[in-house]
Amino acid sequence: AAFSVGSRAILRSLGDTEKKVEVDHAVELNATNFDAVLRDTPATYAVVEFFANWCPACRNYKPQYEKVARLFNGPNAAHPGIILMTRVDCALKINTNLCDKFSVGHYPMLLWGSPSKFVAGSWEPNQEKKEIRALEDWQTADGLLTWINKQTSRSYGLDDEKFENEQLPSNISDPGQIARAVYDVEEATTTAFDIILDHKMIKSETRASLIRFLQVLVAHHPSRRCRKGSAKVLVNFDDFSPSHMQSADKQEVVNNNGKGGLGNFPICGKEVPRGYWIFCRGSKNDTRGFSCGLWVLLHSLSVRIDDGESQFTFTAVCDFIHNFFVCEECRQHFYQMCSSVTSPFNKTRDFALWLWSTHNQVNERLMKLEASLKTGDPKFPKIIWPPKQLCSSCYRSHHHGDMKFRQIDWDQDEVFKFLTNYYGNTLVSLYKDREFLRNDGIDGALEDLVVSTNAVVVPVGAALAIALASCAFGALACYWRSQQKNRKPRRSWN
Ligand SMILES: Cc1cc2nc3c(=O)[nH]c(=O)nc-3n(C[C@H](O)[C@H](O)[C@H](O)COP(=O)(O)OP(=O)(O)OC[C@H]3O[C@@H](n4cnc5c(N)ncnc54)[C@H](O)[C@@H]3O)c2cc1C
Repeated sequence: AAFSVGSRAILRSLGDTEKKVEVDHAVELNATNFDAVLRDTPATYAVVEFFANWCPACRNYKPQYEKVARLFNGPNAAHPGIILMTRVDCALKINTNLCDKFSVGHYPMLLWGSPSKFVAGSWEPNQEKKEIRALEDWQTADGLLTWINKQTSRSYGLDDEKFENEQLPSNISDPGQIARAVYDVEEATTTAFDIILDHKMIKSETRASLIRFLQVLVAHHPSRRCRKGSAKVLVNFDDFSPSHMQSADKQEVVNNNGKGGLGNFPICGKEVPRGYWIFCRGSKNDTRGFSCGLWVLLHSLSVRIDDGESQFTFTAVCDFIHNFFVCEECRQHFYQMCSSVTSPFNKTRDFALWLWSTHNQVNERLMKLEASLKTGDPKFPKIIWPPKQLCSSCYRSHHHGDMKFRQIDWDQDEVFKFLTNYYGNTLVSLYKDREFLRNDGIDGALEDLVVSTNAVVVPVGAALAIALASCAFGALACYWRSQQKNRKPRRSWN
């Protein structure tokens, strides 16, 4: 079957059947999804194999190609998010033009390049600019991987397994690593909403808090497609969760993952979840992932809001974690810290620093706990953050490694500056280039609205209908309008 990479279909397909039958790991592309999949992938490189289904040599080659593809594609890959391995069947009529554009003259033919170079791209054997190159020595899995290792200066092995011999980059001292985290923020957002639906967590008493958190996402999520998806969910929320319905009926409608339910609105687009983590990937199973992605999401929201939104965002975040984070200890502990705040936040800076300090208190607690229980990730021990390697100016004076968070003489102006840059500009720096390529015209009006105003403006008719149907929505429409009036010029981050 032809799947878009990382789509729910491919995730489920791999998850369900991998153990039972041999599944294809290379992603089959065709003219309808070729550009979209290559544009949206977090991978740094792509391999495209052009083949024909009737070609015996291609059939014989497939197991070799698959041996390499399994290392890089899918949730069980040993090295996910680095190289996207794909194939295009040139024997299908729909792909004729696509194969012509890449001058496919024999089967199989393999091309290599940055995924974005394939989007609306072409290739000719003797072209001067070699942004896309023909692969050499691809005939065996060994040869293909050796060639890939040479291009990437890595030493991947055909026998590599997930979490074995992990060559994880240290993200402690390289601030640029956070740019890859935007994909994890998308993954975490989708995971959070999948959990909410799977656990049937939208109830009359939690509904308003979800709406408030969605509002913040619509305006300030670092990923444009999550802003767009959140806006769609929000605008249609009342259809799924009519406030006048009885709880039992409501559950059926709200949590329905099939047609007609919220499950119809993949909150960050249909390519997400991809099934793996990049910045938040642990060196063993179940150590980082979702909770890391959630923290990064919260920090990235905290530096994007305007001063006037800081108290609203504080409440939205605290209630969201309290109502929807299914780690009992985490949500209780976090809520205690929320409850101990005595005066309202008036500034972005104050809320961003509060979240940073709260996260450090969690780190401090877990440092001891994980050391004694040996439950932490050995490659990512908890630290007081940011370490000096990331932000030396955050420290006013020399400090010893064993000092407690509160004993350190922080320069809070520098910490805020660092957070703003790290979770603001740097987080979206990679993504911005890819977004630039986006030209699908789908939902253009809504997208423009979200991007140009930094908040969704509910179309008048829809807003009226929503406001009439739901008091909560009436209130939020007012909130939006007041935010629109007070809105400052948009920051340059996204
Ligand atoms: C709201 C919340 C509350 C939690 N409470 C608990 C709990 O009570 N008990 C428990 O066992 N687990 C708790 N967790 C999970 C835990 O905090 C970690 O997320 C998890 O152990 C994975 O750790 P990690 O190494 O990926 O780093 P994480 O702590 O998840 O951090 C993710 C990334 O954020 C950056 N970072 C680290 N510290 C800071 C900081 N102070 N400010 C800004 N950025 C920072 C780093 O780049 C780090 O890699 C909580 C998670 C969340 C989202």
